[in-house]
Amino acid sequence: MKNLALLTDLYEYSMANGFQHYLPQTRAVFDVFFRKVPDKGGLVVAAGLQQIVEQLQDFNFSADDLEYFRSLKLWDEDFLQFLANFKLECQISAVPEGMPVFPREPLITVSGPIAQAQLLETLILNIFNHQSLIATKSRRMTQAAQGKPIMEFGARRAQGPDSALYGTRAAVIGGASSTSDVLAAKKFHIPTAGTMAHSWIEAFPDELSAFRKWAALYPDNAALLVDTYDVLQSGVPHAIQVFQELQAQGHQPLGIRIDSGDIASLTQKSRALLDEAGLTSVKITISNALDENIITSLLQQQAPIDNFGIGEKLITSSSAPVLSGVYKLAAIEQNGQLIPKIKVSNDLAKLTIPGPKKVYRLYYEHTQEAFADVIALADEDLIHSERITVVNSNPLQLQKPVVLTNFVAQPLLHPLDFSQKHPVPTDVFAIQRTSQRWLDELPIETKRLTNPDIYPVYMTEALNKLQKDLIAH
Ligand SMILES: Nc1ncnc2c1ncn2[C@@H]1O[C@H](COP(=O)(O)OP(=O)(O)OP(=O)(O)O)[C@@H](O)[C@H]1O
Ligand SMILES: O=P(O)(O)OC[C@H]1O[C@H](OP(=O)(O)OP(=O)(O)O)[C@H](O)[C@@H]1O
Ligand SMILES: O=C(O)c1cccnc1
Repeated sequence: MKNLALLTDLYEYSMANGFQHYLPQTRAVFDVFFRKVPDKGGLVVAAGLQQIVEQLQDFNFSADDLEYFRSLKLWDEDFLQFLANFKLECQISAVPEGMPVFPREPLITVSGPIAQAQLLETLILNIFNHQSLIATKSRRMTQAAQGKPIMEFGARRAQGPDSALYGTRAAVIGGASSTSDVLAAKKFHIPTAGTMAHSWIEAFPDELSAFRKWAALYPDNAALLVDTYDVLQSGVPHAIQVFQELQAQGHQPLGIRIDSGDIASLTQKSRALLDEAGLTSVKITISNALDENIITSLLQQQAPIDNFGIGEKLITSSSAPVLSGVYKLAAIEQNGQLIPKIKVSNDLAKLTIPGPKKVYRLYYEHTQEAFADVIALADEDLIHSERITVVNSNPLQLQKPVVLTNFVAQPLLHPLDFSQKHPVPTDVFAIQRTSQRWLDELPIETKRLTNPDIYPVYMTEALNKLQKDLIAH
């Protein structure tokens, strides 16, 4: 793993240098949260924590890094010594990967010496924003696919190697089943998947001999690409011929892939041809710039699709290419006490929620149904409360008090124990399954792909009072 301590905006170092001068060892609390869900969706699937943890476990500066810093002539030797001796002293709490999360709630909190905590901003956001974005997109596509597997095919179209590698991991957290990206498959223990490219068919004198050569090499997992010349006139008939030859030799033919044309009509007609030939177990995979809308439409058209191969629109989240997670100061120590801080912007949407906080998911008693999240002050205990008064946490909406009773509150943020080798779960399919369980707990209307209901994210009355008091002063 590369140490990415320098993958940070210059100003973080400039501030850290200043904090070492003026506020050495002063404790501060920062929150990571986002304000808007991509694609006008109802929720984001949190991802990236494993890579964040790995980076923080190895956050240090080499002699070469320090030489480079020295050459910039921006900071003094004391600061370079501080970097040379850097040992993470921050406490970090975070929502687990795969957790469905909502705007404004703290998802990662970093508490520690301000110079250290400030230095982590850019890298934490870079990883969290990227992986959560792709996990969220993958969740949308998985939901649209209604249980049919999604194969991640995006490496060639991802924005560079890291986006392919970690984007694939995030795509699995969001629901993808396999990947064509061998590096991601090896690194994250994801099943590999793949068919063939048009070049294979073009490289041989004709389609039939290209299929036969492939079948001879891979008799038990031959997936033939049938759209190089003509799907119905040539590709599928040739595939049927080769599959019947394979069957005669005792093999079980795998499938075909269609990558162009009217997918609904081509899959229907191909399915009919395969079935007529007795090849009912041959699977149909489709690809070609698929997204959640096309998948929904194809399934509405009753297209008999078994697998979706999805590249560019998943790995780049091209319809919504940014998750704008931010890292904001919530509190800073003065005379041994944490003083809540707020950013009051001209833009009301950018108002921050001050102070050290906790987040709870509230469930109806005796059910596994979640009905709201509540942001509370760190010293408010909702687990043992029977009745709380809350207001909408969105400053752009009416903040009328609401009384909540008969709930069970579960904290969402969990402290990371850096004394362990693996402070967070690393099995991506276990994370995917847990994520699905958490999604199952949410109201169905909040999970619609279009115009979802807004899942309530409240703040406690006490937190709202603190916010108002700080705005007033
Ligand atoms: N029946 C269908 N309903 C909805 N969308 C479809 C249907 N068939 C194909 N599509 C989608 O429409 C888009 C355009 O398909 P089309 O075959 O015209 O693609 P193309 O990119 O021009 O083809 P090619 O890959 O051959 O260049 C693709 O994203 C494809 O997935
Ligand atoms: O469309 P995506 O969702 O990104 O899926 C992956 C695409 O990658 C391959 O295309 P290739 O690079 O061979 O180019 P093509 O557009 O000519 O098919 C494959 O045939 C898919 O079309
Ligand atoms: O294996 C495939 O079919 C594949 C892999 C990457 C991109 N497109 C297709």
